[in-house]
Amino acid sequence: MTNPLPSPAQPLKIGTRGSPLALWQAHEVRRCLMGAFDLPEAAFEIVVIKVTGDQILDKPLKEIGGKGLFTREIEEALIDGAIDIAVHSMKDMPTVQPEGLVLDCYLPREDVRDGFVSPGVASLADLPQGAVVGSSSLRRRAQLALRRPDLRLVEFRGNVQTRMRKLEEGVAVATFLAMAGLNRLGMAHVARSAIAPEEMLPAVAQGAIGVERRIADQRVAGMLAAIHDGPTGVRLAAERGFLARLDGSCETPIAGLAVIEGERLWLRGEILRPDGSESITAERRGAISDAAAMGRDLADEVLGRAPEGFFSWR
Ligand SMILES: NCc1[nH]cc(CCC(=O)O)c1CC(=O)O
Repeated sequence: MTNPLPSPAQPLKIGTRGSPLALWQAHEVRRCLMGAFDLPEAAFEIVVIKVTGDQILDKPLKEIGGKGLFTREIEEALIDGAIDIAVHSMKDMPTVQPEGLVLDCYLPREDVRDGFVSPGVASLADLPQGAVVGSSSLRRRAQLALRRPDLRLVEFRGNVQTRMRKLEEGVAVATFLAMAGLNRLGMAHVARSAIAPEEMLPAVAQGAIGVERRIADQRVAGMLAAIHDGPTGVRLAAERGFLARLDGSCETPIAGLAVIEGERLWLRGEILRPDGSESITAERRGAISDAAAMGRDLADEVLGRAPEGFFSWR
C-alpha cells in the first residue's frame, strides 16, 4: 500500500521556530509543496516550537553556548513524530544531524550577502574612524576587527525591529543583517548597501532554507525530493564540507562561499582569530561532482596553514 499525500483531514506537520523569518520560511516550504503536489493550504499544518535560543535575548549566543540552540527542541519534535518535517535556516545548522534525521532538501538560495544597516552611513567604507558598530556574530566581529581595527564593536541581538530601535537610540551607528532575511521579510530597504563577498565573506550556507526529515519516512522523502534545488545542494555540500572538517558551527569565526560557474564550482573559505588579529583565506575550483571533497580539502589547506593555537574553539 502506498502512503497517501497529506490532506486537510491528515495534514503534514511543518515544524518551525516562531520568529517572523522562521515563519516566513515555513510558509515558503508549504507554498512549494502545495505547488509541487497541487494540494490545498489545509493539507499542511504549521507547528510553532519554542526554542532555547529565542528565549534568552540578553546574552551573546556564545555565552549561552552549545550547538543546536535554535534547533534541539525542533529536532526532538521531529524524532518524536510531533512534526513531520522541520524548516531551518541552513546557516544555523550543525553539519551533523541527530541519529535518525537527515537534512538534504534545500530551497533555491537567496542573496548570500551581508547587508549594511545604518540610519546615517551609506556603506562599510563610509564608517567614520572609531565608529561604534553592533554585531553578535563571531564571524562578522572578527572580519570587521581585521579590516577596521579602529571600529568599536558592541553586542547586538534580536530581530530586525529590535536592532533598528537600538540604532535609532544611538547604541551603535550601524549593524549587519543577512540580505536573505531582509529580502524575505520585505525589509531590504533597511540595508543601505549589500556587502560584496570580497569585502565580507558570508557565513557557510547563508541564504539557504533547509528541510529536515526522519530518514525512515519514505513518503516525506519522496515529497521533499520534488522541491529540492540541486544547485543549492551542490554549493552547500562544498561549504558544509569545509565547515565540517573545521569542526565549526555557526558560532565559530568561519566563512565560506561556493558558486557554480558553468560546469565548475568555485569555493572560497576563511577562518579568523576571534579578535580579528589574523585571518587565513583559501580558494579552489573543481568539478561540481567533487563538491564535498573540495570543501574538506580546502579545510585541510587552511588547517595546515594555521599556526598553533589559532583554533581557540577546538
Ligand atoms: N544566525 C541568525 C540567522 N540565521 C539566518 C539568518 C538570515 C537568513 C539566512 O541567512 O538565510 C540570520 C540572521 C542574520 O544573520 O541576519
